[in-house]
Amino acid sequence: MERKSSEECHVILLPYPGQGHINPMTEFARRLVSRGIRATLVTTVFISNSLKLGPTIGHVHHDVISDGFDDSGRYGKGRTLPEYLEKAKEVGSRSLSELIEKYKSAPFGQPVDCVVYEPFLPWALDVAKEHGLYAAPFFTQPCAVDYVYYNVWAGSLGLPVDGWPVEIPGLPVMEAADAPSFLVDPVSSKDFLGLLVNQFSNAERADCFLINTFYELEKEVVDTFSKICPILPIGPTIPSNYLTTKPSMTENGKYGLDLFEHDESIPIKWLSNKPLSSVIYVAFGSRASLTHTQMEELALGLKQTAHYFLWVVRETEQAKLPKQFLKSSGNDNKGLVVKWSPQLKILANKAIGCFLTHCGWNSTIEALSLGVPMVAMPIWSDQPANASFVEKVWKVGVRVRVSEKNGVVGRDEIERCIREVMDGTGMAMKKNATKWREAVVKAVGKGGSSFRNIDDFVAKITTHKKTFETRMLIG
Ligand SMILES: O=c1ccn([C@@H]2O[C@H](COP(=O)(O)OP(=O)(O)O[C@H]3O[C@H](CO)[C@@H](O)[C@H](O)[C@H]3O)[C@@H](O)[C@H]2O)c(=O)[nH]1
Repeated sequence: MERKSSEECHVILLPYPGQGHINPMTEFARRLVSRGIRATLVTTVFISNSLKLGPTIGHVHHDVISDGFDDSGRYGKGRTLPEYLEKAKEVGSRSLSELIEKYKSAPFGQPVDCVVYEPFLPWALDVAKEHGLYAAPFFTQPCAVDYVYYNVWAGSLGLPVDGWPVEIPGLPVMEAADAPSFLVDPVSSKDFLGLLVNQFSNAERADCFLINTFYELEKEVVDTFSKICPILPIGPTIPSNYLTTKPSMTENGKYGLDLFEHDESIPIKWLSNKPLSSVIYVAFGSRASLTHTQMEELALGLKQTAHYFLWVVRETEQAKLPKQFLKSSGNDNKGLVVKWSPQLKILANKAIGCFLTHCGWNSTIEALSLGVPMVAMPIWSDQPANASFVEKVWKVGVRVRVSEKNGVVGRDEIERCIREVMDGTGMAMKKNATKWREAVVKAVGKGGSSFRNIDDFVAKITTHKKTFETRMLIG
């Protein structure tokens, strides 16, 4: 499988240390390996030690850098985002540069030709350029959202906005409820807004922008953004065995790296005797946190539907579950609450009828790829924008409405939305979901738009490597 020729390009990939970032980049690394590229996923010392990672992850090589928080990780106690980013920049730049140097000498394998990096860490681009390397940011949110932040960066969308709705060429007219949340409340979200806008702080030096989306899904905005920046939609980064008509689950159906411990046999076994499309899968990704009241309303809404449900409630959220609910409905034949799940395997299971999701971009594009209709319950960041596309543009789900009275999504509203997808007009959404799955299969399959864009990327880095080597020979 692995080629060891001196002609082989070496790409290192540096994700932001979070679940929603590591998953897509790990799979993208696998796709590069399948094109004959040597790919090295670079994690932080903390993540590498926590997961006990070795020198390889399947056919992908693995190495580490320090972000300055080797013992406590990014979420160490009492640390603000700016504090994390500042230290990560200082220590990470040095550490990444040393890593690139290390690969220049023979015993460590081939010199690095290209750095694919998370644009939340824009300093990685500066390091790559100091070493004369090809460099590409890898965006883990949809093209539409990236383009909105680009407009903020470029000054064409001033903040706070003059008034909603906002019109940006290439995008549907954007009401406040459809916008990334940090734009609606730029003052109190200034740290997060800064993180997202700064993705473009030095992007004019980048050679191309990789985006985990596919052309057919976001045609208009991809066409518009492409006129300004060299973007390449290369997704969705779902392992290919999930995208054949008969998934074979080779490589164990694994996706990315699990930052949360779990026993996947529990939900899989629980699902095994459930009828076709009968279960609601509920999960809010790796970050979102619900209030006690919201948790209670969700629990009661699920119960009211009388459908089966499989609900992921992370360890840190478990204390918010109503005690009575756990006793009466959790963990029996009607409902199962787990701390983490093998999400792609769950979504691929025929028993799943709908996905109640926070609309993190990975969850959204995973549901689209597996043809599962959604109940969208966005919390913050890009999620309201993603939810709006799910409901209004791709028509693969319904979005819950938040009560104006108390800012909570009530149990009856949750029940109404689930019923709409599972029992009511859900057939149309299911059909659309199947249509989008077919579009995904086509885009990532041989000759499809994302497949060609990855080929294009590989051609670009190969040319860069040759030009660089020729320049070095000439002196
Ligand atoms: O029980 C679970 C729950 C999630 N996942 C996986 O974890 C990832 C979660 O990613 P995502 O759905 O994007 O959610 P977050 O973890 O919340 O991701 C953050 O990062 C994303 C990419 O930047 C943003 O779109 C989100 O808004 C932001 O919260 C996905 O690959 C899921 O398959 C599991 O494997 N098991």
